[in-house]
Amino acid sequence: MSVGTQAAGAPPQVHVRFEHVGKTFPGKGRRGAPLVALEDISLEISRGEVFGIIGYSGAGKSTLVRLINGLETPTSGRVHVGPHDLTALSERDRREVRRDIGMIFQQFNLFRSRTVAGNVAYPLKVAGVRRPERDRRVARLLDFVGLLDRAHDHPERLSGGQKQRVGIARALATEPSLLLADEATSALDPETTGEVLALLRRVNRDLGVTIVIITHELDVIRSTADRVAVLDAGRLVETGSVYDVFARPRTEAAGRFVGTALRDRPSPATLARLRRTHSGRLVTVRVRDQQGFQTRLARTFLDHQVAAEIVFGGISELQERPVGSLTFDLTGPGAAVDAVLAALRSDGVDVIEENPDPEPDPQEGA
Ligand SMILES: Nc1ncnc2c1ncn2[C@@H]1O[C@H](COP(=O)(O)OP(=O)(O)OP(=O)(O)O)[C@@H](O)[C@H]1O
Repeated sequence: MSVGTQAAGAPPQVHVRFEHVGKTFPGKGRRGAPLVALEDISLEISRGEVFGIIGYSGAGKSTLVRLINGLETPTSGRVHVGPHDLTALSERDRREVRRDIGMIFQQFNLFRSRTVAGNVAYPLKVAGVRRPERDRRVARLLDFVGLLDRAHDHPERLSGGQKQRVGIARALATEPSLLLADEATSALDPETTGEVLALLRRVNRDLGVTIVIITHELDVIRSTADRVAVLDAGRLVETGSVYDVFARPRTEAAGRFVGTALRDRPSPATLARLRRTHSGRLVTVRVRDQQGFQTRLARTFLDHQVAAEIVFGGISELQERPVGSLTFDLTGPGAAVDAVLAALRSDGVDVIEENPDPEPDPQEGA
């Protein structure tokens, strides 16, 4: 199978499809009860996109990946990869489909006894590619990941980022059309993470490889993925463009996950401090990707003669669009503040009145 790119303007082709997939591990739950790792997952990943899957530890992310590469079989539902229904294939045919799927891991999983070139050559050897062709492909791959000059080194002499680049070269050796990256940057520092993610973007853009990134790090998704799915306790709680899920999460679970990572809402401890120093009503407004948004906000405050001071928040960029939230201390007659909130809401603005007695934040101090 070879790498397929999508013709410009053509409708997106589905590369991976989950249909009502469930995965239960019998006897692995509390007191020998079945452990439901995934429940009723329906999901489509398009050919040529970078798709992120995020969720807390134990949410079921790795199980989902193992269902894509056929290392696990679902308890219910169907998993399609390209034209193949994995659930209907024999183990032998599943292995064949797996040949078109590359995989990179958090701990790199390189052979310590082989050189960098030997690691990249290994899958080609297994696939029966002969020596001259193998050497040519290894050189091309090492050049692509910027490690041609390290071909004869052993992995222990490389930095973490270089090891992962070898991992990527090895995963691409058999020219897969799909690359699965399971926490591939979780062991790396932020700068090296950036380099590896830039390489993954190049793999996607230049080679047309579909990439599925599994991570608990929102920054990874934010900088790399086109679309994202949020898993929470085995359930798919939200799927959408990275911008929509981050800027306007529709579910409480996705909002919690995005919120803790972006830290764009004041924590209960911060709110308590703000209350000691500000006497008005504290209200958080989500920034909208709209020309003149802040001017309209200011005008609404002014029209109702409510004073608004920004006490928390910030605006950053996501997929070249503004994202963030601003917490205001609103002072004025109670009815005027109510009128401001009603006006904003009727204008479609997301307004959160910060609860005066918030629940303690489980993430606080973590
Ligand atoms: N082979 C297995 N046998 C029994 N239980 C399993 C198995 N694989 C996963 N689980 C359980 O399924 C649930 C989901 O695990 P999974 O590893 O998919 O989550 P995750 O989101 O990838 O978490 P992490 O980020 O910690 O790896 C967990 O409760 C886990 O203990």
